[in-house]
Amino acid sequence: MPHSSPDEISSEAPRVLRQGISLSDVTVERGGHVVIANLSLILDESRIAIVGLNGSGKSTLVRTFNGLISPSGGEVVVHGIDVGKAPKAAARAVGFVFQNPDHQIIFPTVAEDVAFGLRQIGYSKADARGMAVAMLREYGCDDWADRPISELSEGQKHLVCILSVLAMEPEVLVLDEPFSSLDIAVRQNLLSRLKSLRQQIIMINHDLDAFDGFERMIWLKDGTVHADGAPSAVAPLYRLHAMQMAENLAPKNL
Ligand SMILES: Nc1ncnc2c1ncn2[C@@H]1O[C@H](COP(=O)(O)OP(=O)(O)OP(=O)(O)O)[C@@H](O)[C@H]1O
Repeated sequence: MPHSSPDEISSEAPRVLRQGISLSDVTVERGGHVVIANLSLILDESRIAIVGLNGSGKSTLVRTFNGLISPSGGEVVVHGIDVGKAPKAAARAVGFVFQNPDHQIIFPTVAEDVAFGLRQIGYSKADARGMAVAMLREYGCDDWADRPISELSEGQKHLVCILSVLAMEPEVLVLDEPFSSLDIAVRQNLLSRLKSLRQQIIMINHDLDAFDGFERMIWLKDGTVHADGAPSAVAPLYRLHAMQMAENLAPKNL
């Protein structure tokens, strides 16, 4: 996969991928405004960071991967699945972990929540529960199975959300600011668990330290790729830009 250097947008035509995600000429409108215009990208590294200031289009972009947001133009293909033509298959291939666990958690107990997706794809109630409990055991939290989720800490809820998604064995795991409410210890714990996963991971985060070990960083600005390359090249440019923006926003006459 050729990287464009920072500040350079790849002009290579996207090819159809069996592994990874390709966007061809994708345009997304929200609230009557174009948020992403004619974006083409190939995402086939196993660990990809997406950064950008508030409102730059990060969440909009990743929500096209599983059909949560439908582009008004262009095509998104995820591990060989055309998202526009097969949204259910795409939703299964792309596991999505949201910033706020309360937006994702549906059921009162942990095992019920982890089993929910499995029930949706046809497993019997008993099988789904068995698989959910096995998943919890694998992560050392089998004693959570019948605990009310409302009694878990924020970090524990995040882990339940990740396990609920992983139970479905997606090809891609998308994490949209997954650590914002977590303390350093819980965040490090989750990050080290994520490192060992087989899935392709695409993560949005404002704290760039979370991207340790990532292969690629894409900096979005106004819905376009402003820089794309190795995190060691892109992160310093993005940090500098963010600091300049902070200076511009600072009160002038203090
Ligand atoms: N539901 C919506 N209706 C209309 N416009 C929206 C909606 N959601 C987002 N937008 C607009 O789309 C643009 C991109 O928003 P998006 O949430 O993708 O940005 P982001 O980079 O993820 O931001 P943040 O870092 O704040 O989460 C913004 O200008 C935003 O105002």
